[in-house]
Amino acid sequence: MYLTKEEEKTLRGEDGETLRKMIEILVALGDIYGADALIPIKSAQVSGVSYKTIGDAGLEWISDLKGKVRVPTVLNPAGMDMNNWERLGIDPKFAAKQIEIIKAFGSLGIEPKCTCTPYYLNGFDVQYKDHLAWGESSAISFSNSVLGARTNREGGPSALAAALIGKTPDYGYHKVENRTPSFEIIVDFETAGSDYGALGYVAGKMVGSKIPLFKMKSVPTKDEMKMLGAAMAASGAVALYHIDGVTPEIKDKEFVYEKPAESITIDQKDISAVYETSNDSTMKPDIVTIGCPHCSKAELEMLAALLEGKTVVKEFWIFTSREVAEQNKAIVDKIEKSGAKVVCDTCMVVSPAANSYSCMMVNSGKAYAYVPSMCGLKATYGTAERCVKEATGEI
Ligand SMILES: C[C@@](O)(CCOP(=O)(O)O)CC(=O)O
Ligand code: SF4
Repeated sequence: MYLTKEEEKTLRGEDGETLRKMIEILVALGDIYGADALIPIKSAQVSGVSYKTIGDAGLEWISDLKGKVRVPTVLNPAGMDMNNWERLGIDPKFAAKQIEIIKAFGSLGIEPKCTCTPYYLNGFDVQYKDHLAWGESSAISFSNSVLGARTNREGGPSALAAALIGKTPDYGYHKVENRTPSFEIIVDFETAGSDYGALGYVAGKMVGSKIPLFKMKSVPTKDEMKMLGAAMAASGAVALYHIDGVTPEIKDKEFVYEKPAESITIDQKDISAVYETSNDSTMKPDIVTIGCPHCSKAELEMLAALLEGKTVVKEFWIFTSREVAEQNKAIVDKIEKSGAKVVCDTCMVVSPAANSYSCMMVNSGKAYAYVPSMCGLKATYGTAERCVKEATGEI
């Protein structure tokens, strides 16, 4: 891989040990995947933040680094609400470790914004064709597909390396020729709301890491596309998808592609099967959660309306970023009047808070895929309306 004189100097260790280690990671990836150079990135999003997922080894690795990030950088959710961790019963020992992790990132110049929806943050805007180095799979899918930006599926270390160097190797999804759809999916029935999470859950299992091109009857909102992409990245490994007539790249006349060789049709019954778990009497939820990925303002508004005048009878946790919660205090207050809890900086998957429950109802295909393996609870799938009814004891 070609390196500039400046990059070679960094690789020789003349800019310090941390930057040497970081550029070494980028050069190794570039060499493996055939990149010809490093290219500048606009922003980075670093995954591997929760003490639950990275443990002491991760904390030690981050603490050993020195330097400052060269591009705006935010973090994936931590293992707890950083301002109010007692509320969900987090062990103080866990909390102390989590605080250390966020401090270690902070000393590298990373703001303590812990969210899987960085695209909602002010000053963290993403434009069509921007090059990024993001680590959270749902955010990667959203930026590549819905925003038409370009990022590979970075791991925690490679996203952090890109943030500290300000560059990433130019391979994979950074190259337009690797963004061509390779699998057509026809959805010829109306879809809305949590149908997109269920659709993503089903589609992800079929396409693996290919690039699907959807032909859909309905036109999804951005929030619905967020749910679709998050689920496909969890049940499969989809980092980029297109929707005919909807997503920006496929509408771009300069984007040249051929009709995918493989095509499948997803039926309404495939989607209904995902919802069916909620009718199983052995799957009675003792906790309900929403916000995987983190809720947008519109989703908080929808929940506030659904909860109006109601009181929850079981734990109901709603996850969002601190910034979205702080900008929408009145909506958060309305939600919390019901007894539901709006929780920031974390989520049902990366926090240990839900581990003692036995069955969780979610409206997210991604959470549905991950809660059993990452939290050890059973998971059941419902619409947002059904989640509210479950939490308020109406069913
Ligand atoms: C499950 C996930 O959303 C969150 C946990 O990952 P991590 O702790 O940020 O590495 C990661 C992902 O899907 O990229
Ligand atoms: S809410 Fe979902 S998408 Fe966001 S970090 Fe948690 S598991 Fe990942």
